[in-house]
Amino acid sequence: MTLWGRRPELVDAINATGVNGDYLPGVQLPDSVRATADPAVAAREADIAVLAVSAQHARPLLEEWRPLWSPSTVFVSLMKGVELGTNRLMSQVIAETTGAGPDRVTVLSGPNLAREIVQRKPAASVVACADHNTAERVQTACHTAYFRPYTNSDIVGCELGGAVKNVIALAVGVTDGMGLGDNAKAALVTRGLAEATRLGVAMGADPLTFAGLAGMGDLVATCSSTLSRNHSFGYRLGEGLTVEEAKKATTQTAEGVASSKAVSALGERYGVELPITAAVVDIIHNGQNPTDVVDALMSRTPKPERFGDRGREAGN
Ligand SMILES: NC(=O)C1=CN([C@@H]2O[C@H](COP(=O)(O)OP(=O)(O)OC[C@H]3O[C@@H](n4cnc5c(N)ncnc54)[C@H](O)[C@@H]3O)[C@@H](O)[C@H]2O)C=CC1
Ligand SMILES: O=C(CO)COP(=O)(O)O
Repeated sequence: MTLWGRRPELVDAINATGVNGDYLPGVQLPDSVRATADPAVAAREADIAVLAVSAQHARPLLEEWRPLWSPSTVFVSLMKGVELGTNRLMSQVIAETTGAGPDRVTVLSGPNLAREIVQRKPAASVVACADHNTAERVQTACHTAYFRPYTNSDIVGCELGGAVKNVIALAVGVTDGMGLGDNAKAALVTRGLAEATRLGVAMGADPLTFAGLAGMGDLVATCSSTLSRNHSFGYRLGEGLTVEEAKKATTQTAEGVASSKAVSALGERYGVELPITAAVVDIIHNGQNPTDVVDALMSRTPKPERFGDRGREAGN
């Protein structure tokens, strides 16, 4: 297995020590993992290419790498974000920049905090692809004694579940940082799931996907774990840090920060109300105070909980 990294000094250190000290200090990588700074070397023998850069940086890299892939390479996206500007899901970005058809583009998503997986703690996940044979191939490739992937044909639902949960985790982080309690957290998780489901259904996803690992599963893990960068970022805002201060304090990618705007734009495009996402955008991108935003969220017009109840579709 070949790992591509953009910094030659980190690549050399990984090859010399078997440890990726900048991202997973103290974790010994399997002997089968070799690192390279040359994307052509990484792509050359890649039957399966696993893509895990931050979502906002994926397109330029993939465009640069377009000539490197074999016509049969299968792509696996681990990226849980929506591209700003185009509002494209990562599977769409991959298809556009590699020319791969739907049978070669897959998404791996679920409650998969990296730090727990490298410790070989048990985890389950979903491999989504329009083509069941490809999904099964990737499922077989990543199935281990501690990692159990399921297949799903609903790529939009799985991908959106992963992207929207990061936005909801930011919101939960904010209320946790403000000390607003577990009732608030449970309300945000539950209504956040309703929000993701509404948007997903409007985009053609199966609502049941959101009750699965890529929906509810990932939402629960991310909103309740101190390992989550999105939750931690929100927590810092809730404690009173500015957005700039929270960005400085966050060394890794918190996808929901940029993706909240793209998810909000998808809501507008599909005519779906996304009040929690709008609240996150107000705090992170519109400079609003978390206390005012929580007050505004709570004082919205009362609504039925369920879709279609009393003849109208419920918002949050
Ligand atoms: N860490 C986790 O627990 C999980 C992460 N993910 C997803 O995986 C994706 C990557 O996340 P992490 O690896 O955790 O983030 P990270 O912040 O640890 O790593 C991001 C990687 O992208 C690289 N990168 C950043 N800007 C770049 C650029 N302009 N050009 C090339 N490379 C660039 C960085 O060097 C780094 O290696 C995200 O979409 C995240 O949502 C999904 C499941 C779990
Ligand atoms: O996606 C994740 C777990 O499934 C990781 O969440 P964070 O990006 O918030 O750390």
